[in-house]
Amino acid sequence: MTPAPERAPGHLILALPKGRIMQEATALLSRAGLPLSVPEGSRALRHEFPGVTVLELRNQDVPVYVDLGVADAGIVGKDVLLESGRAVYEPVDLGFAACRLSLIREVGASGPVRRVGTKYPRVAREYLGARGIPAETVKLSGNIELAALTGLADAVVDLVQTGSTLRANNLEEVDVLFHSSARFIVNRAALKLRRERLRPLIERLRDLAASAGA
Ligand SMILES: Nc1ncnc2c1ncn2[C@@H]1O[C@H](COP(=O)(O)OP(=O)(O)OP(=O)(O)O)[C@@H](O)[C@H]1O
Ligand SMILES: O=P(O)(O)OC[C@H]1O[C@H](OP(=O)(O)OP(=O)(O)O)[C@H](O)[C@@H]1O
Repeated sequence: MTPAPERAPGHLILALPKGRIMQEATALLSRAGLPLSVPEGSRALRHEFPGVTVLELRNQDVPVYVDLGVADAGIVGKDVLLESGRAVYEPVDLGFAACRLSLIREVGASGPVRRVGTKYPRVAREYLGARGIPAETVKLSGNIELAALTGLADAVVDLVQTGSTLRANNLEEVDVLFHSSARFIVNRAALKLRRERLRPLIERLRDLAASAGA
C-alpha cells in the first residue's frame, strides 16, 4: 500500500460516482464554491483542481472511500449508502437523483415470495426479515426487473422513478421500502481535521439544497 502523500490541511479529497450523479454533483459543488468540472469521457480517475482532488468511483465505493478516510467527503445515493452499512456523517440531503426503492412483482402475481432478486441484498434482507417473509435474496448487478419476468425470482427490490420501466415490462410496485436522493457524506475525523473547509461547504450545500427544494 502506497502511503498517502502529504497534503495541505485545507486540501479536500472528494469521492464522486461516475454515472447519473456526477454531472449534477459537480454543478452543485461548483455553485457551492469549489472550482471543479470533471470532463466526460476522460480516462483519468483522479482529477486535480485548486484545493480539491476528485476521485471518480463506482457508486458502491464512495461510502467505502469516505468511511476509511481516503476521501474526506463524497456524494452518493441514500440507497447505496444504506446498502453499504457504513457509519459516515450524512449532513446534507441534496435532493437530486430522487427515486424510491420498491418491492416489485409481475402485475397480478399472487403466490408466495420465496426468492427476491436485487442489487441491494442487505436492505432487502432487512425488509423481508422485519416482515417475517422467509425469502432468499439473490444479488444481481443490473436490469434487475428481468429477474421477476424470467422466473429467476418471485419479486425484485429495485429503484423506481417515473415508473416507465415497470409499465414497459408489465410490473407493479407492491411496497415502497424507502425514498432515496443524493447525500453529501463526510468522514468523521476529516470533519474535525478539515473543519475550516468542510463546515462552510456543508452550510453552502444546505442553502443550495433548501433553495432548490423551496
Ligand atoms: N431512474 C432513476 N431516477 C433517479 N435516480 C436514480 C435512478 N436510478 C438510479 N438513481 C439514483 O442514482 C444513483 C446512481 O445511479 P446510476 O444509474 O448512475 O448507477 P448505476 O450505473 O446503476 O450504478 P453502478 O455504479 O452500480 O453501475 C443510484 O444509486 C440512485 O440513488
Ligand atoms: O422508474 P424509471 O424512471 O423507469 O427508473 C427506474 C429504472 O432506473 C434504474 O435503472 P438504470 O436505467 O439506471 O439501469 P440499471 O438497471 O442498469 O441500473 C433502475 O434500476 C430502474 O430500472
